[in-house]
Amino acid sequence: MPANRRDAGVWHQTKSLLHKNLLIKWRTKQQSLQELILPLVLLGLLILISTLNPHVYYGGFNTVTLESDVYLSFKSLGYTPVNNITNHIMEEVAHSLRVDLEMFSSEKELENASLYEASSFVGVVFLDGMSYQLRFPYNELPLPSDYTESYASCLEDSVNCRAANYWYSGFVRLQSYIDAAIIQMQTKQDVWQAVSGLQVVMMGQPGWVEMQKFSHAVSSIYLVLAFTPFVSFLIANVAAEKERRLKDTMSMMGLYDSAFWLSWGLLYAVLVTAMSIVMSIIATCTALFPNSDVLLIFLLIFLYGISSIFFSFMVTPLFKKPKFASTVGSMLTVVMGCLSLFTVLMKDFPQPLVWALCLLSPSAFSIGIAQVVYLEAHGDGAVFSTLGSGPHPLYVPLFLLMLDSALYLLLALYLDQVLPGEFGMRRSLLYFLKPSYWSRRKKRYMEVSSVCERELNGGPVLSTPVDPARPAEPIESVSPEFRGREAIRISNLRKVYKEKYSTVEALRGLTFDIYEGQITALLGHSGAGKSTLMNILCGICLPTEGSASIYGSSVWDMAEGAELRQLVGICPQFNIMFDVLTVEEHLHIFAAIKGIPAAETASEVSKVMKDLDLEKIMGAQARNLSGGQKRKLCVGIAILGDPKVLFLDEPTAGMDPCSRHQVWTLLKSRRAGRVTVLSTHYMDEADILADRKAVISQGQLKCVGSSLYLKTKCGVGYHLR
Ligand SMILES: Nc1ncnc2c1ncn2[C@@H]1O[C@H](COP(=O)(O)OP(=O)(O)OP(=O)(O)O)[C@@H](O)[C@H]1O
Repeated sequence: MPANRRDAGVWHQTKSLLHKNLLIKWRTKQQSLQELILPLVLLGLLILISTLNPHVYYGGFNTVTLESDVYLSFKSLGYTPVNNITNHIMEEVAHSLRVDLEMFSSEKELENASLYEASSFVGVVFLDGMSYQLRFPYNELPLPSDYTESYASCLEDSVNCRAANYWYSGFVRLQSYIDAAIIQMQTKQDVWQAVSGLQVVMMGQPGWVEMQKFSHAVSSIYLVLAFTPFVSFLIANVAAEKERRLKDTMSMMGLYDSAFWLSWGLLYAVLVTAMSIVMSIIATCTALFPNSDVLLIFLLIFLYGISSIFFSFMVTPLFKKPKFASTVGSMLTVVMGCLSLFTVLMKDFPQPLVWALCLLSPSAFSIGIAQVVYLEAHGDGAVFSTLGSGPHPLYVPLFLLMLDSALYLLLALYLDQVLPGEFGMRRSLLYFLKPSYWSRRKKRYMEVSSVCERELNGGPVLSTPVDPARPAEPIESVSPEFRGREAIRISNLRKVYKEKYSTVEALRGLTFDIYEGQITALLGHSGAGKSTLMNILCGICLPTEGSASIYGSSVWDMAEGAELRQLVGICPQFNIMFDVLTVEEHLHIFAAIKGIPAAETASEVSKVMKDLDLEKIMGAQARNLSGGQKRKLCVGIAILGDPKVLFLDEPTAGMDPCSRHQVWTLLKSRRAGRVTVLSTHYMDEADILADRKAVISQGQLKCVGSSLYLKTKCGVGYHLR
């Protein structure tokens, strides 16, 4: 095994990717502005709503004894039916109250009479000798709504308090006098003494706040909404890099997963911190949370922002399409926020359920905000001394937001491994339980393929037919100088893609060796399996059967342990590019990913640009490059850092003849001591460039050898007639 190329280091890569993310944000200003402005617009609206809908504050009042010396509101008292008992009762009452007495033979008559003397007439309807009804004018007594509406008038003085009208209208006095007369008649005891000294006491009440439910609800939802642009754009950015296979390819080139997540996480953490500082200052300096501690409000918003970042990381692997992922992610946030608000507004919601809901960070946040609104309304505001007061003590949402962040981060890391997307290496569901995952030993698989064994035993160099009925493929034996320089050994490699309704057998038992110091071309028609073979050799996907080793170590062990990345340079069939970055920026970023030290980067980048004649377009953004120029840049990225093993999948597709020659010259010049494998559709390219060609057809190896060998054995090449 050759000496490992330098290792990049997570921080070096993170810095470089962070720079890339900043450039992307800077060059997609419209999107970035939306991210920053929307939260502030929502906050502004929220402050406006709070100012227009202030809470109504009421002070408390003490227990008061209502004045006993009050005038009655009525001057005459009518009653029905007329009989000895009622006459006796009512005469006593009228005498004591000093009002006129009128008798009515029926209830109807009493009601008619009340119409003419509406404000000064009160009726008494006896049902029997013991029970009776009092008929007062409607405006003399409190209405049912007086018990549900504001008590503000009771605070100034008890006379204007409608709830005290039972006393001031004379209702209570009339009732107690009639009761006294009945009791006296029944018991023959004198109770007038007790009734005449009647006193009424109105109970006191502490001060309170009438909270405006609308602004209460809106505060929570608006602040949850304020962070949805971050969630949505972060998901879109990360998912787009995954969908365009940028993440997988960068991983193949040596990128640490942690550097990838850190680069996005740190960028958004800075945005979230800045936004939280601005929002908390604005909120505490305006009518929104004037009494609250700015640090506490900052902490609440900041923790929610951080949990939103991890939430976005967690959601991304669940969806394949970036737009869909970002829409679903932001909708989920809003739904969770609404759900929690519902629990806050529903007074009798069981507390354990509320806390259970807080495992969703928008819920924890909106309950936290509702609590701040509550504390504000009660005058203290959210300060450190009130952390434990109120219906939902603030320290709980704060703690739950931290818990949520940790939970989301763990889930994000797990899902990224088990749901890597279409192209990444998928780990088993319980991968973290395997000792091999934690030990990360550098296994040295000195697996000797059947080909090698036969070679060593001096046998013919033919691949073993998988199917005994199938003839062995013709493989030209290499010259003696290459014996023992088998860098890549492929043995009985099979790959089956299982689709929903079909199964494609892309590789059907390939066995051959690739030598150091040679350029090997994979030739074959479209769909022959060339890219599949390359992807397996790069560790991008796993074979269904068989094995492949590079310098004696199994490809998959090396891919797991990150050794492969330090050895291999790849140019995939698709272009690995960030649309808004320039050619030079691409080379700088990939140089950092590959671990080229900062001091050497500039010279390495300019060397690659010179070799491939990219200097003229070094300042052009990738989206403005032609197809051929993009391929050239991909080849440049692959050869950065001078990798020992180079895999190029159709590197010259779409290039003009001059560019193709440049690439050929470059590859030929660096052939010695290295392994170069390229796939191509062009026979002329293979003829000029490759020392050895492997012809693949329908996943099977047809022939391996030099151009001459292929022409004689397989009839591959041009037929001139
Ligand atoms: N991810 C996949 N899922 C399902 N089938 C696939 C997948 N990738 C490749 N295949 C199938 O495997 C076969 C081999 O494809 P591959 O891309 O390896 O061919 P190729 O020789 O590289 O073709 P080309 O020269 O056009 O790139 C094809 O039939 C293809 O449809």
